[in-house]
Amino acid sequence: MASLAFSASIGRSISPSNAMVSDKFESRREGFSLGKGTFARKRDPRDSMVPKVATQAPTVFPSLEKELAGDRNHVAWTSVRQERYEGELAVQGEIPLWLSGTYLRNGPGMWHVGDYNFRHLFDGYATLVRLHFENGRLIAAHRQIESEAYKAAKKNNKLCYREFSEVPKPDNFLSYVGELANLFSGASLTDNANTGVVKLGDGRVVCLTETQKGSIVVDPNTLDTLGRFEYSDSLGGLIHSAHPIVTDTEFLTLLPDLFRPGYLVVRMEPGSNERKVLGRVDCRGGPTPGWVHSFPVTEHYVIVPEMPLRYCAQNLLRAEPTPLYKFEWHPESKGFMHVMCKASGKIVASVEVPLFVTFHFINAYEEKDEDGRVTAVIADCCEHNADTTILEKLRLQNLRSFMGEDVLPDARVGRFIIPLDGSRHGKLEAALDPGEHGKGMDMCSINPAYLGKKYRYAYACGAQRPCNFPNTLTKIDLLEKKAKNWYEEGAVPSEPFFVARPGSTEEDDGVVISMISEKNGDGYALLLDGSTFEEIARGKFPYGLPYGLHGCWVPKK
Ligand SMILES: CC(=O)/C=C/C=C(C)/C=C/C1=C(C)CCCC1(C)C
Ligand SMILES: CC(/C=C/C=O)=C\C=C\C=O
Ligand SMILES: [Fe+2]
Repeated sequence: MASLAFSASIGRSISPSNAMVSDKFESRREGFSLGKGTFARKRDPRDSMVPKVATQAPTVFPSLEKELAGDRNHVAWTSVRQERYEGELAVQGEIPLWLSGTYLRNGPGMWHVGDYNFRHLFDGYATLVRLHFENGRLIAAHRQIESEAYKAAKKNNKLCYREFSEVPKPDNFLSYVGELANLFSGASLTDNANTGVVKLGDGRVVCLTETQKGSIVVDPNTLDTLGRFEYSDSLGGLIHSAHPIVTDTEFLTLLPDLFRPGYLVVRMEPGSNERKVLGRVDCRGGPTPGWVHSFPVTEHYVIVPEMPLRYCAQNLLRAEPTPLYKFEWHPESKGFMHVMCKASGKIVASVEVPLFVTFHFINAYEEKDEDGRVTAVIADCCEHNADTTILEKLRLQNLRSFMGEDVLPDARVGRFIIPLDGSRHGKLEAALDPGEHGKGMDMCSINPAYLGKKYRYAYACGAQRPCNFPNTLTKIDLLEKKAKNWYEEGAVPSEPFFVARPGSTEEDDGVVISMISEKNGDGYALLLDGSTFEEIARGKFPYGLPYGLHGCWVPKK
């Protein structure tokens, strides 16, 4: 009953904000609990965090307490229990007074519609979480993003748009034909912005996924959905990289071209909704472009990865998911790294590299000779040893069935060395012994002041085995080739996010924020010292939250 007791104590101990908190509770069940799902598979009873009645407080049901007792029902993989929450958290330890601003984290937090259960981690409807730090205090909130896909599911009590692995079931053949047309026009694709959240240089905060229509502007204070971010250019296309590079001066992203395999590299200025083309990369392998979830930049170059895990037109059309979902592994097509000059749009290097699988690039930088000439580009990523099975491991069924086996595939800091001397081949090697971080590694961040520059530290989720998912936080020292690891038994930590101390001169002078989903159903926001990697504070949530993906920092003005 730990979480029940805790939510009660939060309610009592924080009286001034409690009234506000109660006002802001709202049932998330309207629409969802009505009627039966039209699908054959029923909701998994383990995923039953859903009250059937409107609640005014974060009620934890007795059945839930029992279900959360075992490993099989980790709160990290269980739908968020209510649509929204806001309240001050009781803090253990001390939040530095300089930490003033808001950390936002987005991720797929609701994995069912009515009785129907989604299958993959990436399918869930977006849950945006807010941690607001001010004067050593911590106010937390979460809220569902009101995408068209989420609103339609709520209204109709069924899946209405194509998600990562889920496809709405057409009622009959004619609607199937219509569905194909909708797929080509993009009308049936989801706008469920469940992957990340970025603060543009002009202050607008945008939640993102891999469909362009899933770019949704939110209010970072209230978590209100303000509306779709409409790109005003006529570049077209339906998809983009889930991770644009966003700084105070620009927004850079890649638009894969599925018809003429390649990528457009595009740039948008703060205050504008118009992307302009910097250049184009033609793929060297085929039949389609490689999946580009993220990409890195250096000071002068945009690095375009061409991964042998490629988009697959047939899989896009299929109603049932394949082992690699919308993608296909083409080892024969090889892997490539392309380097585009940001100023001219010219390709200055295009090299074949060993086969690789990555979601996330960590950073990249230019290596120079003694005359200051750039000789190579170094690009680091969370690399899954060219093994695509990680996609399958992120199925909810697999995440929810951990019984102590060591099933997380190995991963490493994959370091690409891309020579700029016209060589045809680049290298890919581990930047440090992967044993330093338990041979698991993903969900990374760096000090943003080092974006595109030579850097020393990366923060990520690592592994303490046996595990089925990254279960540690790791600080990787790429110079000493060592890692410091944080671990708590049964905890699932989300991406460690580095916030630099204002005025800092050391790369690791700051804090690392993560949110922890605990084995017993509880959860807390965790602050680690960016340098020692030791805990400095934690703030208990009234109940554990589902796992979330990526975040951003909105400093206090
Ligand atoms: C959450 C995450 O990391 C990735 C999410 C990826 C998504 C939602 C991909 C969606 C897609 C479709 C809905 C159809 C078109 C292809 C593709 C981009 C894979
Ligand atoms: C959570 C994850 C991989 C974990 C494997 O070690 C990948 C998430 C990708 C999308 O953002
Ligand atoms: Fe990602």
